[in-house]
Amino acid sequence: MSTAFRWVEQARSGRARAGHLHTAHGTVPTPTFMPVGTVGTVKAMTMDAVRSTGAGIVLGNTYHLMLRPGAERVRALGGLHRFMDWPGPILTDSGGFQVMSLGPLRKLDQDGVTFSSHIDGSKHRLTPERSTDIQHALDATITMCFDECPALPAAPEVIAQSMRMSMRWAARCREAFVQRLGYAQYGIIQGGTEAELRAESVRALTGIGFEGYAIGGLAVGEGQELMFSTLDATTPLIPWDSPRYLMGVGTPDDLLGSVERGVDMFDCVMPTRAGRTARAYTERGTLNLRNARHAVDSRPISPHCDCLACTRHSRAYLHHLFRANEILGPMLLTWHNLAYYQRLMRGIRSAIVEGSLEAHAAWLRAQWAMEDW
Ligand SMILES: CNc1nc2c(CCNCc3ccccc3)c3nc(N)[nH]c(=O)c3cc2[nH]1
Ligand SMILES: [Zn+2]
Repeated sequence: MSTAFRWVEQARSGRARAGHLHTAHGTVPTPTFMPVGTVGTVKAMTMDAVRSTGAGIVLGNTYHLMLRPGAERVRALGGLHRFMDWPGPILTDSGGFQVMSLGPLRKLDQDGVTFSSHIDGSKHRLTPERSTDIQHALDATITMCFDECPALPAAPEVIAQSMRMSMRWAARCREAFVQRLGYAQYGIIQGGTEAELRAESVRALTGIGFEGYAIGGLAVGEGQELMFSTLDATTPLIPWDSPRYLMGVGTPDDLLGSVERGVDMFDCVMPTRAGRTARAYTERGTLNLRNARHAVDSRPISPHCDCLACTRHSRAYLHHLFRANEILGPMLLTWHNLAYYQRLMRGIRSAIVEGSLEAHAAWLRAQWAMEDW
């Protein structure tokens, strides 16, 4: 049954919301954490493993996929869903952020960005239209606007000029977007940590009209306090029935505080990157499993986890795998970390539905402050 793209509220607790995001590729409960699938794979995970952690939406990336294997090749092979064998919704970032943070030798102008591939040095150009066309070729369920994410700290005038350029680019992206039932395009709110500039950006984007709105320009070193104060100045201005996506965030504590401030969707490389560097997320903070203290610890990483690492193995085994540089180490620990992030989001979502978010948030924060078991 084909379904229009929309977010439907199920419950609320203050500014926090629980609901369902209906898309052409299925319905996802929110708040939701979206595993990052950079080059068409969630690193060290099969898509069945990603599904088993409870993930609903995964991320793809225009920058990486346009360089390799190329958007036209993915289109010819049936699109990113077929290519990755992921039937659920896929959100693709627009590439601007990755060019500015990854690509060597890039030149930004009012029309777009020219850069050299970090893979083979070949020349490429991204514009609002080209980024939108590439995401269409990938058959992304949710397409992101092509924007500029300015480095912080920066003078308000610099932030204002950058945001206004991104707003002009957003209008061009909307023009280039091919509307399809169950598909969406999100505008990206910019404006640094300046409340008035954030408000100007929300007005510009809601004036154009998008199916959802992302809060960009954060998680670039501003710190949690400034990130939260910027959310306080921004999310109340976004239409209540529009989904909100905070880009690149974050730690478990960031996720909880951002849900409390009206955010529904998140992506972050932390759980997957930590999984490859022997860092384990638990209900009581993180563990460095390379540490010698785990060498003879027969307990699971977490007693509350149903993942493969926690039901079948010990901390001592994970310690051994990382010490021996065995591939199974990153596989099992990435699985565990993603399972932890999904369990965290499910618990927060249930608390909103049951009207107990305040107590649940206090309990989570008390747990994170405790020593490891
Ligand atoms: C980590 N902090 C942070 N990340 C930000 C991103 C990228 C979000 N992650 C997307 C991704 C997709 C696939 C593979 C890897 C990453 C942004 N993207 C855009 N377009 N605009 C932003 O302002 C912006 C700000 C960010 N801050
Ligand atoms: Zn586990």
